[in-house]
Amino acid sequence: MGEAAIEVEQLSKTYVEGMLRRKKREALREVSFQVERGEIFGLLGGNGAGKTTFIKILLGIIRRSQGKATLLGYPAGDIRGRRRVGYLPENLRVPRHLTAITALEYYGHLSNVPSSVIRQRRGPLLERVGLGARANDPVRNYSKGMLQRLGLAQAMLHDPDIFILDEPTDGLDPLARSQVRGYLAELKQQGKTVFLNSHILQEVELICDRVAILDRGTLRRVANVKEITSGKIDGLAGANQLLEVQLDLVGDEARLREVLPADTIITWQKLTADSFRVVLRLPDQAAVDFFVDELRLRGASIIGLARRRISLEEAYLEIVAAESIDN
Ligand SMILES: Nc1ncnc2c1ncn2[C@@H]1O[C@H](COP(=O)(O)OP(=O)(O)OP(=O)(O)O)[C@@H](O)[C@H]1O
Repeated sequence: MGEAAIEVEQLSKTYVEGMLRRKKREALREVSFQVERGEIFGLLGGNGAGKTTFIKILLGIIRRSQGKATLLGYPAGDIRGRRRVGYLPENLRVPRHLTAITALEYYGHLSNVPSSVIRQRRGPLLERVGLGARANDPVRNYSKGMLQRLGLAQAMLHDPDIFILDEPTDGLDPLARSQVRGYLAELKQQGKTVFLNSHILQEVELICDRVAILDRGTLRRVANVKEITSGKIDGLAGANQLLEVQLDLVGDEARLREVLPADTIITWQKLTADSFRVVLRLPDQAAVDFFVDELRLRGASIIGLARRRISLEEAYLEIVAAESIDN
């Protein structure tokens, strides 16, 4: 015990294509970070960022080129770590003739779960993921959401310690997504670790404790989601752009506008003839204090002031864009 759930150090993967004219593609470049036990951790990145490559290395499906990767303290691919993982691949292809019940038998046997344990667990598990009533229907009649829930059930069947989920809510409707979030929160409550890979950032923001941002194979940042969305991230070129403040003001519009530089105003909404809701983007708290004082001097009443949260998506775009410019 005591080891991180996942640990990678200077992890690199270069794919080599072609037999004769060998072309190299660097999918991961010296990536280092840790996922602690009991957290819900998201790996973010655009198309081709290296997310699937990362997961495949952890599971021992492909080999790393360089660096270190461990799962629950065991080298990636080691059966002792692998056995304690519940894996949901991006598009789980369940043989169409199976039912949820027989599919769990099939996957259970693939993971060496004893038949008696499968029989004991499959009913309650299918109830838990909301498939109890359809447990004996062939999966060819299942919707995408039902298949995804069956995928989660198969990942949970052997009661693993860590879940590795490739796009767990992709293609699901809002209700199904919120149900999946509920299952993941329950797993966390039971002390399990969840590592998921996604490009649906609104979803990640609601589920994850921390995220790592991969950009074309390079790790850009590892951060706590709450810190990102409250603008508390340091060392980032665009970070000082992240403080947004919403002010509800009463006063003379022309006089108030004179105080505020046009490039700080994101929205200016007229509520009544002399009251306004204004969203400003400011460098820091000192600037907020400065403009509040200036507005007061111009006769404004400030009837509301709130720091607006930044979405993970906005922060992600800033991080990826800012660091692309740096490089
Ligand atoms: N078997 C392979 N042979 C050669 N190149 C590959 C192979 N698999 C992936 N790549 C390349 O490695 C890079 C990372 O791919 P990967 O599938 O890991 O990205 P991803 O972040 O999962 O992308 P997506 O979100 O689009 O699924 C891409 O440039 C991809 O073309």
